[in-house]
Amino acid sequence: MTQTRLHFTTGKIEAERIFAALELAFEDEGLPIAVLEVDEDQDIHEVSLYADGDVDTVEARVKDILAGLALSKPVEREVLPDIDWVARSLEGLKPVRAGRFFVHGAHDRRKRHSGELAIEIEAGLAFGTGHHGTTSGCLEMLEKVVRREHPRNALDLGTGSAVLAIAVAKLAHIPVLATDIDPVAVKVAAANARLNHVKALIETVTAPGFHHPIFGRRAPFDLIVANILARPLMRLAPQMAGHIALGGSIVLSGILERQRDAVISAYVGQNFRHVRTLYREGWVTIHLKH
Ligand SMILES: C[S@@+](CC[C@H](N)C(=O)[O-])C[C@H]1O[C@@H](n2cnc3c(N)ncnc32)[C@H](O)[C@@H]1O
Repeated sequence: MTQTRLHFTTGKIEAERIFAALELAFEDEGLPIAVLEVDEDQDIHEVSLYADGDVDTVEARVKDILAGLALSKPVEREVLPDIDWVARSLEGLKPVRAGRFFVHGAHDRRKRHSGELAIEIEAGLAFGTGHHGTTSGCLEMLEKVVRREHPRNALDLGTGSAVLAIAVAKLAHIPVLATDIDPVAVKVAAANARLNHVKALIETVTAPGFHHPIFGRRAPFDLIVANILARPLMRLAPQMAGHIALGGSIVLSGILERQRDAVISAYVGQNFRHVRTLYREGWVTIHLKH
């Protein structure tokens, strides 16, 4: 079923009060609610509630709750793409070829052609078997970028199964920081790094965006890849600029074709230059340079 994200920004203290009130009000329906720190210095926090079914009624209830807390504010809507991430991760029955990469499950180890770089994935509950157009687009783009630019350190933000971090580690033999907001994905990522014999190169961390002390130690990165959705990518543009090395590259995906120009504009506004776009199954993968 299509999900709609109802969201608005507020300060930290208000966000905590609103979160508690929403959790109580929507306890029976079990609607997911999240608070994300957008900008610590300016005290901007984003509250999101994920609704399906009768979104108008849910929105009216959210507005009533805000009014009850004397915190009336405009509530925005984002209709999320209709993707079943988990079902996608479990459909990894057939191997996938993207550029030089051969992404496969344990049962297809022997199908690798000579010259291909094999990535074995046990996706479990993490996204990233290579079957989705965003992942295969990133794999193809990463191959081109690594071959031309020889990065010395990389970040895979939103690593899921770690498929992209493993691809970079195998191709470039460089340290890769692999992060995800979801602790389950981070466990799967670490297991896949071990399975592919690149554990020494890949460090896994649970972190939303760039909120973790490790970034202070590991940045700036020569290469950042982030396959998350368009909206969070646009919000992260200033922080991407703050963590990329001069002349470094970023590869972005999780972006629908119609969202491409808005994402590019957000990054051009942060002194990035658009290099190329790959189109795969209605999704785009974008390469930008700083
Ligand atoms: C579409 S999956 C991509 C997985 C893998 N990198 C690939 O390309 O197949 C997006 C991943 O990003 C994570 N994610 C979403 N928003 C994030 C954020 N703000 N910070 C870190 N990870 C995030 C999700 O938990 C999910 O595992």
